[in-house]
Amino acid sequence: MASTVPNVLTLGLAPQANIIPSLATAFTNTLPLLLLWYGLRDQNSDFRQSRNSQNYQKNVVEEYDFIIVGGGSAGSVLANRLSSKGGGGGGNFKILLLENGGNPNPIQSIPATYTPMLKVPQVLYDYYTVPQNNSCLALKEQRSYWPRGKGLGGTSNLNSMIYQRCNRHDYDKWAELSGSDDWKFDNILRNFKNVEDYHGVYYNEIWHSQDGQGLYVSTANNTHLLDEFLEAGKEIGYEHRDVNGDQEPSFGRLDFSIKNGRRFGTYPAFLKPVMTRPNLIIYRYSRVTKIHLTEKTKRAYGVTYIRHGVKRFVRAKREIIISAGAIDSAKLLQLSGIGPKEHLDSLGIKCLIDLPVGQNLQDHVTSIIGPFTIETPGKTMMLSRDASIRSVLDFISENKGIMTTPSGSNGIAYIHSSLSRQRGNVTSKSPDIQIVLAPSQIVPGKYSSRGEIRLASADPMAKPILDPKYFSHPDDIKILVDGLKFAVNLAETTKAFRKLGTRLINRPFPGCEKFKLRSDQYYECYARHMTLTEYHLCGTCSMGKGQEDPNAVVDSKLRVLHARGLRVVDASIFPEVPNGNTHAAVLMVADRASEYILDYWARVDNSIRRKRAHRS
Ligand SMILES: Cc1cc2nc3c(=O)[nH]c(=O)nc-3n(C[C@H](O)[C@H](O)[C@H](O)COP(=O)(O)OP(=O)(O)OC[C@H]3O[C@@H](n4cnc5c(N)ncnc54)[C@H](O)[C@@H]3O)c2cc1C
Repeated sequence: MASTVPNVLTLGLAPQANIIPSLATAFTNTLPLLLLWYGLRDQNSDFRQSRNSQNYQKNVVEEYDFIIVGGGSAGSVLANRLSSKGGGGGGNFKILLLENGGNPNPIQSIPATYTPMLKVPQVLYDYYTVPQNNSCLALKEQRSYWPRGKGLGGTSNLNSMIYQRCNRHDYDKWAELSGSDDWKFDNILRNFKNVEDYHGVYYNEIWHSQDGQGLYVSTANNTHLLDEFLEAGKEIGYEHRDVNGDQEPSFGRLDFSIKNGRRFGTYPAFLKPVMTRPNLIIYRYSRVTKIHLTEKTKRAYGVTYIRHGVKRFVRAKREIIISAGAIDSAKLLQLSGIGPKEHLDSLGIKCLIDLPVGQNLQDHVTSIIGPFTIETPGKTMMLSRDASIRSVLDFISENKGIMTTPSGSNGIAYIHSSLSRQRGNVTSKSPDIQIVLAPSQIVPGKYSSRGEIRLASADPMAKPILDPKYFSHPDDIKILVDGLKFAVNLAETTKAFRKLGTRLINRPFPGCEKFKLRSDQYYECYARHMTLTEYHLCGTCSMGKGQEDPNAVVDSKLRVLHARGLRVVDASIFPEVPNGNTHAAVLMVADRASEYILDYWARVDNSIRRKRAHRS
């Protein structure tokens, strides 16, 4: 197993007729060509547009109220809110959104292309970590592959669409770490509801919003093994609940950002509906290489970017907001002289503000356990095995079938590890293990290891050095082992699954042969080999209590410390990774941030108006 892309190991491998076994392979092989063709067309049309644009003339320095760097998950929400008529700016703010990629590729809207798209360079940044110690042992060079989405919609075009809000305790902890009650769950539930348009099976108005605006959320429509999963949970004492409401240890159905069988990322949710607003200008294929700050006052006044090979400068009257994601926001700040002084000095970059940018890097690690065999045929679903011409036709004509699922996943559980129980965290902290059915994954929620991002050189085009230091905190491996045991026990000992004859295959993982199968040592060895990222990178520009907090890069309103007119708004500001998937939290953060920004500038503008009125 040399691949870092999760293999689809379903809970069952019952024999079934494979109508056209090579369909998935043929599709995967032609994908790069299709994407290259689409990408070149898109880029070419943008190039021509850039030549004609009135705003884009040589010798003219453009100026905007706000410049947003990165049109990904967070950037899309910000562009929508800041350019809105209903917002504090009344539609009067001029916004420039600079995005390094182009439009999302239509093939990405097919959920079943999730796995093959993870290897297509046209739509992503193909980052790798440095080799890891005592983890990732089964991966090539012990490096973890960390793709990130490129283009309008960012990583929401690439992710596996699982929609999870995570636990209230996670955000209450954010409030504690940032020193601001604004981030308590009860105070941000409104923002979670603002960004979602919920059409899942758990709709109720206390926890969800269904107003036709925001990210469309629906419940997985494939039900393979779902009844058994929920039943097994009940047997061992876990209720079936909406894990996106007031999450408790429980089992539930999985919600996805999928509408009518198609991926619904932040581009259709937040950008496409507002593209025609005259005060929102979007430059695609524009890579920002530097944020400019005045030396004395540290006011951010403009950015340099490169679009179709031409280097340009643009000014910001009010603020620059960096939403380039957990890797690139940290990288851009460091390139601009904001970061650990010693590191910047070593690369010859003048340090303007000495801050722990790039530290506190967090992720969730997962380990897919399996394969399991099942004696009852027809119970499982596996894309690479079951995709057929019929499924393609079903998808095109009726938006249904196997092509509408990214991986076949449909069930989710949150539980406490035994470590969490021993520490008495069962009622006061969020569950620290997430289990996803098919492929069965274990995600330790309260990840404790901390890694870092550093520049490899002062060249803005160079990839940064990424080191998550997986398992450097001893709790993480213990929690993962606990999760693996839980998943195997669930599948092998509950009546609900025993009825189907579910068994873990009786073959040890290469490298772990010396340990007894199902022993703690075996699971530890397995997890150290099959250490897979959940792609939940965050924390590299961490929010904290302000200038006195040695771990903080931004304050509780997401303003870069010691700077003026500069914020970071994306997954990098998370002080701690919450206990589930990160996308919903990123959108919530962006919605909250736009309230801060609009409130602040409404107050400034009102005060100027009052002063003027007073004078005249
Ligand atoms: C493979 C994968 C699967 C995932 N699955 C899930 C899931 O199922 N559920 C879930 O909740 N979360 C999932 N996640 C995580 C989730 O998608 C991310 O946390 C979230 O999208 C991050 O949003 P962001 O705004 O921080 O960054 P992004 O969405 O990555 O946005 C950053 C944007 O900035 C642009 N950019 C970067 N540098 C520059 C620059 N210098 N100049 C201009 N533009 C720039 C990029 O092109 C990109 O568009 C997954 C992530 C991955 C990679």
